[in-house]
Order: sequence, then C-alpha cells, then structure tokens
Amino acid sequence: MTELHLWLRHEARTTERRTPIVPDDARRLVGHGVELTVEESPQRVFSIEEYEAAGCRVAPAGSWVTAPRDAVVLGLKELPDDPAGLTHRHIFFGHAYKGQPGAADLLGRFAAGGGALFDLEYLVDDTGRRLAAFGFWAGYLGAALAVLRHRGRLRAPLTPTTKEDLDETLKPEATDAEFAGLVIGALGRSGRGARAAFATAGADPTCWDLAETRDLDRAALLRHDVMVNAVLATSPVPPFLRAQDLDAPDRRLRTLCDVTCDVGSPLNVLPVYDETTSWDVPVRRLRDEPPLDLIAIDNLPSLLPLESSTDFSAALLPHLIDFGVSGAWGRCLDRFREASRAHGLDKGEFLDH
Ligand SMILES: NC(=O)c1ccc[n+]([C@@H]2O[C@H](COP(=O)([O-])OP(=O)(O)OC[C@H]3O[C@@H](n4cnc5c(N)ncnc54)[C@H](O)[C@@H]3O)[C@@H](O)[C@H]2O)c1
Repeated sequence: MTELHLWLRHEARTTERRTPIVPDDARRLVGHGVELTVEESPQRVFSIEEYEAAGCRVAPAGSWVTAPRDAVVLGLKELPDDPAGLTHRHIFFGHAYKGQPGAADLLGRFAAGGGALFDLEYLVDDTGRRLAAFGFWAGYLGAALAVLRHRGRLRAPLTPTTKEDLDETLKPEATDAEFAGLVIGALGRSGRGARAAFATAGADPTCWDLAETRDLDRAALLRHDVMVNAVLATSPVPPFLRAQDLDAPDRRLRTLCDVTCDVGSPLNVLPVYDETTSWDVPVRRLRDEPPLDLIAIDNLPSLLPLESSTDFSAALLPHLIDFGVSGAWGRCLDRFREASRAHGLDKGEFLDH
C-alpha cells in the first residue's frame, strides 16, 4: 500500500473542462490506498459528487496552496500566478523546458518554494515514448473540424461537445461531394485520431508518415482537397508547404488543418502562417483564388473534455499508483533539475543533488 496523498486541483483556465483523473479512476486510486483530495471546480466535466462517491475528500477550488507539504498536486494546465513560491511537488504540463515565455518564472517559483515539477510531457518510458497524451483526440478534432469546414458546416465559436454530438454532424449527407483527404503523421496518436474522424465522415484519406515524406512529393500533396498535419517533428525537415506552393495554379488543396501547431519553431513543417487560430475564430483564409482555409488550434482536445479526460486518466492511472522518484517519475525529476540548472537555479529541496 502506498502513502501517497494526491491533490487534484481546479484548473485556473475557465475554458478547461478536462481533468487528468476521472471519477472511476479516482475510485481505483483510493482502492490502492492513495489519499485523494479533489478540489471543487465549476467547469470540470465531472461533478464533485462523483469524486465524493468514489471516496475522495473534497476541498475548495484553489486550496492546494495550503495543502499539506507532502501532498502531490495534480492538474493539467498552468497554475495561477500566486503564490510566488511553490512548495509542493506538482504534476502538470508546465511548458517550461523549451524556452517558452514564462518558463524562467515558473522554474524560479519552484526554486523559491523548494517544490518540484513532474512535467506530464516528459513522463516517458525508457525508450522515450510518452506514457499519457491527448494526441488521439487532437487529431480526431483536427480532422473533424477540417471536414466540417470543407463541407460548409463548421459553426463558430467552437464550444466543448461530446463525441456523439460531433459524430452526428460529421456523418456525410447525400449532397456532400466526395473529396481527397490526406493525413501526414498518420501512424502517430494524432494521426490515428484523424483517420478515425475521416472514417466517421465517410472518407478514406491518403496516409503518409516518415517513409512517404522522406522524398516529399509536394505536387501529390497539393492534389488533395483536405490535409491534416499531425507530425511530431523532432529534427528539421524541408517544409511540407511553402508560400509558393499555395500559389501553384493547379492547387486542389482547399482546407488545411495543422494539428501540430509548431508555428514560430525552427521545426515547423508548415511555415505558411504565423499565428494559430482559436475557438472563437477557428478558420483563417490563406488564399482567395482558389480559396485555401487554415485551421490551427492548439487546444483541440479540450473540445472533447469527457472523452479526452477518460483516455488520459486511464493511461496515467498505473503511473500514479507507482508514483515515486525512480523510473518514469525519476526521469521527470531529472528533466526538471536539468531545466532549472540551465536557468541558473540550483537551490531548493529537489535541486540540491
Ligand atoms: N493542436 C493540439 O491541440 C494538439 C494536442 C496534442 C498534441 N498536439 C501535437 O500533435 C503532434 C503529434 O502528436 P502525437 O501525440 O500524435 O505524436 P506521435 O509521436 O504519436 O506521432 C507523430 C507521428 O509523426 C510522424 N512524423 C514525424 N516526423 C514526420 C515527418 N517528417 N513526416 C511524416 N511523418 C512524421 C511520426 O513517425 C509519428 O508517427 C505533436 O506536435 C503534438 O504537440 C497538438
């Protein structure tokens, strides 16, 4: 039996309805002897009563700041700006190891309080494979939105929905013309999600992964009507599309969805736009004649909070039961120490090693 005390926090971002642990998995954690406190949260897709019924203790939103020091605080997205010093061990997506804006501030807060970040993006097995990720639903939504746009049925602003309702809109209607779809990064998590959404929409896309882009055939790419980019780029490769390709007179491509959203990065394979789109304004027209529309939304899985939370929670659960400072969590801690040292931070309970 473990003596772990986990503290599931309310998400500060008001549009974030997802959670890393769903009530069924909360019950399993409690069954493994984990003490689980769950903060009330007005927007979480599961009610607090469901967690209570699973044997969790309930606490007010934001009360993790006064949680016992040994509690491990669990969330998904950014922390509120206060307090200045972070004393706890936190599990969430910190987005602080690639020089992102705010990275130094966040790591400085951990050094000031003596706490530690176990970043979910770096929770990997010993081959470097991510253990819990939202990719599948990102790809599913990316392809779904692209198809809806292509068929003239995308309504803005986008709001969180369920797969059942989304699929209802995705089903082909008798008047829908056939189209050629393309998924790049088709073998990955997002790519598989994109293929599943295309299938629901009655389409059978061309699937490319590393082998098919090694000797990139841009003319073949441009012969597709709808393209979904779902690659995880780890080293620079020639761009899939350049400005001149968008101006090619025989371009058939009309709808481009960039799930990867590496805009501004040297690894960006689609340097044909410089700003992501949003739930409020999901589509930007890149060319008028013939039209080319872009969808590049960087928080896609939040649009299906129930399904994406359920899958993520199932993947995270066995690792939470094994929470410690060795194995995958040890690798997370090493990554935190490395990033902190790179920022000249070497004081703090978890940094003095
Ligand atoms: N927009 C969003 O809301 C959102 C949410 C989650 C993930 N993402 C992003 O989606 C991307 C994919 O994530 P994932 O979890 O599916 O990753 P993954 O590692 O499961 O899959 C990536 C796939 O891309 C392929 N790939 C890499 N380079 C390629 C190339 N040059 N040509 C063709 N294929 C290539 C890989 O072989 C792999 O099959 C990541 O960049 C991730 O950050 C976006």
